[in-house]
Amino acid sequence: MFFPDPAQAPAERLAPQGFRALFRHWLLIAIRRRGVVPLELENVRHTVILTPARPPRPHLRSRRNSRRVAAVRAERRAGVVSVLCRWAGVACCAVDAGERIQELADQVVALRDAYYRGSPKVADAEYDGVEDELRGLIEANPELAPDPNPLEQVGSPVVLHAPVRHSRPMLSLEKATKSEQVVAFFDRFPGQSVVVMPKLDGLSLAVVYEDGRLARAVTRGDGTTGDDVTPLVRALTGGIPERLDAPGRVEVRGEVVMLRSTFAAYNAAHPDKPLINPRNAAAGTLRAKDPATVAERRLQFLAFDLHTDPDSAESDLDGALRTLGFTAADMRHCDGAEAAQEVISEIERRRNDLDYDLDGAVLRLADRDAYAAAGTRSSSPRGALAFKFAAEEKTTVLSDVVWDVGKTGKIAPVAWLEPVFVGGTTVTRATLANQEVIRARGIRIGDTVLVRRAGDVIPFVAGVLDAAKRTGAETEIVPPATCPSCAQPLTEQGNSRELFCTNVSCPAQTVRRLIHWASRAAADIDAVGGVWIERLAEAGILEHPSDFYRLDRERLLEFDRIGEVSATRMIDSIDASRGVGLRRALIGLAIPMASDGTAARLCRAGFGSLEEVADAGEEALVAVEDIGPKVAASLIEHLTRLRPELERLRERGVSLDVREEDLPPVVAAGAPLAGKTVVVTGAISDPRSGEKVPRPTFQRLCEKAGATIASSVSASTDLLVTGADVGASKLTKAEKHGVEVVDQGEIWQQLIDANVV
Ligand SMILES: NC(=O)c1ccc[n+]([C@@H]2O[C@H](COP(=O)([O-])OP(=O)(O)OC[C@H]3O[C@@H](n4cnc5c(N)ncnc54)[C@H](O)[C@@H]3O)[C@@H](O)[C@H]2O)c1
Ligand SMILES: [Zn+2]
Repeated sequence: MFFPDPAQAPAERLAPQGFRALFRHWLLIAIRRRGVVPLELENVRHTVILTPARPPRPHLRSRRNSRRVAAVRAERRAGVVSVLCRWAGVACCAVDAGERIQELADQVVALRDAYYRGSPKVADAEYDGVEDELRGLIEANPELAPDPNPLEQVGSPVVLHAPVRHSRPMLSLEKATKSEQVVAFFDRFPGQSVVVMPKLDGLSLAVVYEDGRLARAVTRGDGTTGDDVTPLVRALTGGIPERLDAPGRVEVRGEVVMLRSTFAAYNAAHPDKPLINPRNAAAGTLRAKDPATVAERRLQFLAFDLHTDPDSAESDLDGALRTLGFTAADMRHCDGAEAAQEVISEIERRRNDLDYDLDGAVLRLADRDAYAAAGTRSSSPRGALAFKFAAEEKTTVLSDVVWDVGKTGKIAPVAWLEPVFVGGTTVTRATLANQEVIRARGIRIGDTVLVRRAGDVIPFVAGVLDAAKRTGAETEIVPPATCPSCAQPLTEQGNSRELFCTNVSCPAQTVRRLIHWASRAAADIDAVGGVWIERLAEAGILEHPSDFYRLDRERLLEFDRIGEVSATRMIDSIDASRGVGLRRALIGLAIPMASDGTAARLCRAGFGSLEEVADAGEEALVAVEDIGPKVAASLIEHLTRLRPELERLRERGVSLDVREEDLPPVVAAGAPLAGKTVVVTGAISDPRSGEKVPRPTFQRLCEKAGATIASSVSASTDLLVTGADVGASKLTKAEKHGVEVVDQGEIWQQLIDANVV
């Protein structure tokens, strides 16, 4: 390191003007181009990487001397750059490129080793950042490439069971993040068909069959030699058949993943020993000694590569894998970069709806022979490209834990985090579930934690990534003994020792319940926001939902910051919510254990009003689909307690009767779509008025015409109804499954003829 030490450089922030500002702008661009990736250019210290001047030719000077000259020149340049940086208001420090490259290469090796041993020290996104910086520096200074270059190596040589050499190396993938790189990939292979599939975030595995029998299963290891995990793999539940109907040697490669649903179920069943994420869980499982552990974890194998000897399989990869009986990764054929881009975007959009973790999309030549003919580079095949998505997991610092009182009285720990961009948004709060989870994950305030926002909408703290990094300043998270709102002693419930405030007049609970009543899923009183609800509750005007319907303009106008206009808006919005009806009123009353689905099923089961539900008794309630004795008991207990509230709501003109939209659709006579499973896609509009119609509304019309609605096209779909701007993927799927495709216009005509609309 030359000048000055980065830790001492002041991260000053000046706002220079005129020529100096221009120079500063240019300097920041130049710094970025040197392969350094400053995060926030405006207030982060920059590292200027200095390349030593190229040594003069050997016949002119001795080697030793020339190195010294190079070092002196670099140092001088460091001095000049740092003076210029200071003048331009950019805090900087200068580092020698060779030193930095070696430092990064060492980091990559150490991080990989820890990662493949199952105890990652940083989140993937941070690891990728280290790799990216190293790649950039080596590209700018090829003569300084380390030997060996970790970027040209794959994985890590971790063998726990028995080493097995791969017949062909198991490689990594070339990464892309821009659409130009996708275009370049297609340009490289003109006229070739390409498949696009999810890049599954699990663990790669090669499964070898000899004369139709499963011979062995081997992990990737360092790409050349892997770990024999055959006994463990025999215990996997999904995707690896014991026998194949194929002669000779067959090698299938794919990804072992833990499905998100399995992961969630496992963590719910093992609150004392939670898994940190599905990938770690899959990797850890294949490191187990005992096949019984594997069986319990229920992993899934999804195939994406195939080699047969003699080559008897069909040339199309997807078809060949399926014919052999494997579950292949979801592959879509694309005949151009534009179509591929569209599929990539669609995979990214649907990322949260899928049951497995993915960190990107993989493009690959669809034809197996063409893929083989394209060959390989040192660490990746030429016939494939990985398009990376934004990370769903990042690390950040847990700055505090606040215990929040919920609408049912549950006291839940909420993590306050240093802002971090994860899963597409900046996260500052995350859930910590309950004190058992905190204890099991060993989380402390001040820890660097792994924050995950995938599949679920609510970000959560998955755990402490590397407890060895602790400084000793971290503090234990202590659950409160009394309610933070009403100071009443708390009770503990259940195995995970959830804390509850049982005081029914607890002010925090009252406010939460009122806010919940006003929320969109319930009464939808959108003009009265949470802050006002809190103030009105503090003033003693609001306590129960029924109190909303007693408010009048004059009372509201007494408040300082409520004027004529907002008072009117509030009252109108409250008035409009009087038609709330059975389903949404039940949701709004926040009865423990009764979910939104419970409310919907009670309506469809024929209950006409909230009072009918309250009077029903256990037997009638458990007769409803998915309602068990516990939910029934909770409904009976709380609706009995809420009886006077139901009466008040009724008196004030609030409807608690079932609404037409919540009833099962009445199928029209001569229903034209009777017995048909229908998928609707694209933008729908009424041909009579030309107005846009929300898809759920159109789907309900189809239901009235006898259809069963499905969300995705499969072999059991009868009709795909297309609106405007239909994506290619649904059509491709329909074609694959032989599903009839009809334009919305035709269906509208049938709906009109059958008097459904
Ligand atoms: N946190 C850490 O410290 C740390 C350290 C090292 C590596 N990592 C992570 O591990 C990954 C690194 O690299 P890698 O080289 O193992 O993987 P990669 O990102 O280069 O991708 C190659 C792998 O993708 C998998 N894959 C999934 N779906 C596929 C598909 N449809 N077609 C083909 N391959 C598919 C295969 O298993 C293949 O081996 C990165 O995500 C990196 O962030 C993290
Ligand atoms: Zn309380």
